[in-house]
Amino acid sequence: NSSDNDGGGGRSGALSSPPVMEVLEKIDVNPPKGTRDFPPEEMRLRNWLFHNFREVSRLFGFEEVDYPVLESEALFIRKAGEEIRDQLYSFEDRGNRRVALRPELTPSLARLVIQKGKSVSLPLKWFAIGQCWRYERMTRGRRREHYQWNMDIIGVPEVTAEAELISSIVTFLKRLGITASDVGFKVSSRKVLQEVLRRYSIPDNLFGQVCIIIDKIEKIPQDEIKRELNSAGIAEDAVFDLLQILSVKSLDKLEEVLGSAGDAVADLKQLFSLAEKFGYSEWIQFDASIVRGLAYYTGIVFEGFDREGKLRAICGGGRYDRLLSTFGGNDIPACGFGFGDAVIVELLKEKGLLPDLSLQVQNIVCPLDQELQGAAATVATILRQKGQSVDLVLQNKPLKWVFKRAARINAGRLILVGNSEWQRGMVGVKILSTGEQYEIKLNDLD
Ligand SMILES: OCc1cccc(Br)n1
Repeated sequence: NSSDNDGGGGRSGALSSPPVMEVLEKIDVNPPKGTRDFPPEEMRLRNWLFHNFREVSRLFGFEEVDYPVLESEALFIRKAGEEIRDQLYSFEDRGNRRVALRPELTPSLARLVIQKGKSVSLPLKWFAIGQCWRYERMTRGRRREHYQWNMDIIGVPEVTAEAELISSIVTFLKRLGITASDVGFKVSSRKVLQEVLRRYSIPDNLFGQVCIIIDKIEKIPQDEIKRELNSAGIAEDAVFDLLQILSVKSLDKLEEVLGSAGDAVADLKQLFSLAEKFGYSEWIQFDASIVRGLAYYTGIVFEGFDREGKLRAICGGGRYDRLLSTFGGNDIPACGFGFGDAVIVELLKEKGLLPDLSLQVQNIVCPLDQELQGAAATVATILRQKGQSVDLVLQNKPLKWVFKRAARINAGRLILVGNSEWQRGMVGVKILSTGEQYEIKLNDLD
């Protein structure tokens, strides 16, 4: 508290109360590797970001939900070779249960939808903001936790659901001052891959694994992709076609290659036409190479990217019509996205769009001497009952200290409780921005 204790009286010497426990050796006061504290300034930014997540969710008529950060490990054990599985933050609890810190929110959503069963009417439009975890060897010094905003529509098989979700993200980004020249969305459909694989009668149960391998196409050399596809049981000619189709850059070309029999082209065409009606066409582009890294997507997939190409994906999502049956439930068509709290802040910094969120307190209330501490408490309470924020000076401090603190907390007004004024039912008011000073009856304070 150096800024508050500036020699103005300071603490009353050494703490008088006896130590309540043995003195430990100095602990590491930093948070665990890969995790963050949120001291006031960072917490104000986080609250501002989450307020915008919630505002957009409200505009779209979504209901907020949440789940335990600790889930059964089984919820996240999928055999498709996903990175999210390799980095699962899992352990055995004292009841010998295999549990995990959730790496994403969608499996919890699926669990709750199954649990609710017929007691909820479809479609469900749920959103959540939850901390998600991964245990990554700190080789790359990356974070082990982040907060994700998720929006999900459950029970709508039509592409209108995906179009609505992308609209919600565009709405959010525009609220923050981000434009289509800053951020775009690459959109594709896993039905593209599915239609190619079906030509080679590759069993559906390999689909998720193939997608996860292909999702690494920008991260590992192509011959490594081919090797992994071959070892997953995909024949050479199928691999060649798969890699070919990923380079297709237009829907017309895609229709040429795939034909118009399947749903992939139709879905994408409908999405692009709806985008026109929502007014966000300039934000989206078809990109056949987008598959996303979660095994359970079955249809449209999309990811937000910064057009300067400096940052990792801003958000991502897609359709997952078959997730519930992997947990023993009856499948319900669903789609959703996850939007992390870290990359977006990097982008806002890049674009000079971080808001000024300095602390604002309307009043600082100070007794002019110790006997008036109670009177000051009364004044603070009256103001608070009127909805005014008050920083009540709680110690016997000189005025120099009070003005310094008032400046630090950006107080609008200084309310001084002095003896002679108090006797007349008055308090002193100083407007700190103008220096204007006056007395006022306590009951007229507002
Ligand atoms: O987006 C993957 C992910 C999952 C959990 C935690 C963090 Br940080 N990142």
